[in-house]
Amino acid sequence: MTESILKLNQLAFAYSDKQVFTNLNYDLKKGDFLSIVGENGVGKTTLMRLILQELKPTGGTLSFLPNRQAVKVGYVPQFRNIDSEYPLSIQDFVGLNFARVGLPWLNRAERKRVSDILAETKLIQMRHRPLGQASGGEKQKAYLAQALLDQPNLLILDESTASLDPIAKTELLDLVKQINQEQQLTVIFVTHDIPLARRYADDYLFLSAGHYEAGPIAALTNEKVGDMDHA
Ligand SMILES: Nc1ncnc2c1ncn2[C@@H]1O[C@H](COP(=O)(O)OP(=O)(O)OP(=O)(O)O)[C@@H](O)[C@H]1O
Repeated sequence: MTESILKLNQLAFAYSDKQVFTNLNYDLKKGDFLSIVGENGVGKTTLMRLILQELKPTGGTLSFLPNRQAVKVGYVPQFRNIDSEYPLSIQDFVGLNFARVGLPWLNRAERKRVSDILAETKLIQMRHRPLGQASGGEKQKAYLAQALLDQPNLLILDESTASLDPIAKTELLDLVKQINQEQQLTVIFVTHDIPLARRYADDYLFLSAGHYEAGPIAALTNEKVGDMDHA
């Protein structure tokens, strides 16, 4: 049986007097590619912030398995345009996660890791290009590479493909899917894009005001997602 990596048990969260969700249960298995979908404001970002431990549950539990130390979380944010004058090269940007106060230079093993991850994310040819001058898709790949640098076993893509063109979306998700399959990287993909979720995810968690549903992605019917973009 596949091991669990994250369990939500009767999870509830409220911002002061605003209840976002209650009674949320989910068992995320190692190597799963889970898509979290739902209308604006249902609590997807809140759930990610709980997983990132920026927020604490107001009810129930969220547990990492077999223990907290065993689960390393990587995070790829929503696309934000970076100033074209941004001076760091793609390579230096990816290596930023290694930077330490007082010791900004990377050692040999760290340089090797940066170079391996640039190769894995297909950025090696353009590693010296200033990030500010990269395309939207390349910038997102650089965020992906940065998130993968520390070898997470749980990767969160938080609307990371929103506002990319269709080719860049596919390239990014093909890459993530390949790593998911080859290295058993567990992926949580938060998206409003139902066709993309259908194409890449194994399972879904659909949040909706006052309830949630989960299952294999093939069961995510258009009736369930209602007015969401399911063209
Ligand atoms: N810091 C906060 N204080 C109070 N309410 C908040 C705060 N952050 C979010 N909310 C509210 O909590 C609810 C859930 O917000 P959240 O951002 O998690 O939803 P979401 O599903 O990620 O939405 P979207 O798809 O628009 O990103 C919303 O009603 C939002 O207005």
